[in-house]
Amino acid sequence: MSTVYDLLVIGSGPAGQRAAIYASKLGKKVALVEMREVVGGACISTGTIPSKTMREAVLHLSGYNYKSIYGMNYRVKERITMADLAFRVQHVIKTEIDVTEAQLSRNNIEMLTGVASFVDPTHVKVTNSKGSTFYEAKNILIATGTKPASSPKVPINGTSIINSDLVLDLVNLPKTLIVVGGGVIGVEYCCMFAALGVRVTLIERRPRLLEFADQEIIEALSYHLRDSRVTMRLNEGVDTVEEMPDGTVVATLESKKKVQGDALLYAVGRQGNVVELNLAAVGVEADSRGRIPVDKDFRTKVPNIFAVGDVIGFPSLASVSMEQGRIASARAFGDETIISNPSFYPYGIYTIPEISFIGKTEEQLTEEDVPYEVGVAYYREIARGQIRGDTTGRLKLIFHRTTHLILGVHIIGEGASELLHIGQAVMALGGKLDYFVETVFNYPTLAECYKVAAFNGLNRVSKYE
Ligand SMILES: Cc1cc2nc3c(=O)[nH]c(=O)nc-3n(C[C@H](O)[C@H](O)[C@H](O)COP(=O)(O)OP(=O)(O)OC[C@H]3O[C@@H](n4cnc5c(N)ncnc54)[C@H](O)[C@@H]3O)c2cc1C
Ligand SMILES: NC(=O)c1ccc[n+]([C@@H]2O[C@H](COP(=O)([O-])OP(=O)(O)OC[C@H]3O[C@@H](n4cnc5c(N)ncnc54)[C@H](O)[C@@H]3O)[C@@H](O)[C@H]2O)c1
Repeated sequence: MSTVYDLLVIGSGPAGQRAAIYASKLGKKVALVEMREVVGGACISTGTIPSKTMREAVLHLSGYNYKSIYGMNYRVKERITMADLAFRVQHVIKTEIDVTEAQLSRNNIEMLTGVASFVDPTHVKVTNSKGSTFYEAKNILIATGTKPASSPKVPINGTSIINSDLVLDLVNLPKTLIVVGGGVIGVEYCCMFAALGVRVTLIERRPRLLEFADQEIIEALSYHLRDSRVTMRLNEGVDTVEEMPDGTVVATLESKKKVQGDALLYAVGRQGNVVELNLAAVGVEADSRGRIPVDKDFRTKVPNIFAVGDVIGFPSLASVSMEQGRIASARAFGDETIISNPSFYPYGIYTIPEISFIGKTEEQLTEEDVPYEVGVAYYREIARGQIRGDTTGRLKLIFHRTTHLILGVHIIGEGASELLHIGQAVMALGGKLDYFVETVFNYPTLAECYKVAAFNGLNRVSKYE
């Protein structure tokens, strides 16, 4: 126990990586502890990267984006297997791990492999197959992420009853799939399997899917889900799940109805990875979902211990986790200059079609009595929409009726999560609707939607306002 680190980071996901690299750039001595064999966290191993790669493989192999041009029977591969999907995913995971390892090593971050647990506020024990080693650090940052929530009434078996960590363990593509949970994970996987021709039943306890998104956009998504033969059971909770002797799965709903399928994906939320940390040794307490409370600088109630990323809860995004890591690291070393405005954090939901948004929804603005107007552009009116074969997408600008400041941008359709960043930049720089009217965009591009939506919005506002 000779070295005293300036910062010891627990967890090598996006939050931990950014924190470690930022501290190293400040010239600090940094160690990063990871209990998995590889770096990258849930983000690279089981979450963001595998799910987004699988989606890309599904879109390509199923020919989904070109069916409106070449006909509903168009596909790149006739019989798509789970092995086809896993092939692409494993390649991207491996590359991302290599890139991350190289980046950490370039920044002189010392990698420690094992499970970290607190001894006291400046000492951590790291345990692996060789035994336990003790480390001392002036600051400690918890970035341990989450794992899928489980229930004793839902026996995950890795073959027919799975969670989001186990999707690629499915040996065969099921003919029918039950998805429990209409949150981001449930809806994203629901869309992927539906695009592969699997008959999906989506069960969500709340009356709406993705309640934090704009209602009109979710209505458009629901139309697509029904069009892909998804059966939606809203206002219905799953009580128990059973594997049947014939290998099928039966979910019993709280309303006593039964739903049968070849497989079931249980995606009802996530639980913070805090059990191994021995938080009691430092007097920090997590809540029942394993979330650690922090202040605006991501400091726990112990001044030299910080927590960032999914383990602190909402919004639980890779993008935001990275930013939290960077800010916490800066604060640990007294740097107050880094500021970040959560009002301009975007959402990218990789459903099929994709959804992306920033700022307020119409429902929120109505609730807050803000006088707003909307301008909408439909991809089918834009040349690039026709060329790409996406004639159902739309972009909605929400702006203040009198000041014309942009209050929100909501997009559903091909490329939504990239396209959103134009609106994000304009919003963050205090831009108005007029920017889009006065700016010349490349033609033909989807970006043209901003101009069309701006004209549409202006036409709806009386010139006497
Ligand atoms: C299916 C799925 C799809 C997603 N898609 C998106 C998306 O499209 N866009 C997006 O922005 N976000 C997405 N997310 C969320 C994103 O993956 C998380 O927000 C992000 O991974 C959180 O980063 P993190 O660093 O907080 O934690 P993690 O990535 O979970 O990393 C935590 C690490 O800590 C390690 N660890 C835990 N406890 C200990 C311990 N005691 N000792 C040592 N190591 C420990 C773990 O092994 C893990 O490697 C998705 C998540 C899932 C599950
Ligand atoms: N594109 C992205 O940014 C992306 C993608 C995937 C995941 N994520 C992150 O991962 C996190 C976890 O996602 P999630 O979808 O697992 O959790 P979630 O909490 O967002 O959604 C879970 C849903 O399951 C429902 N539910 C709970 N118990 C139920 C039951 N018994 N029967 C029926 N429905 C039930 C809840 O009402 C809720 O809507 C999210 O917070 C999200 O930020 C982000």
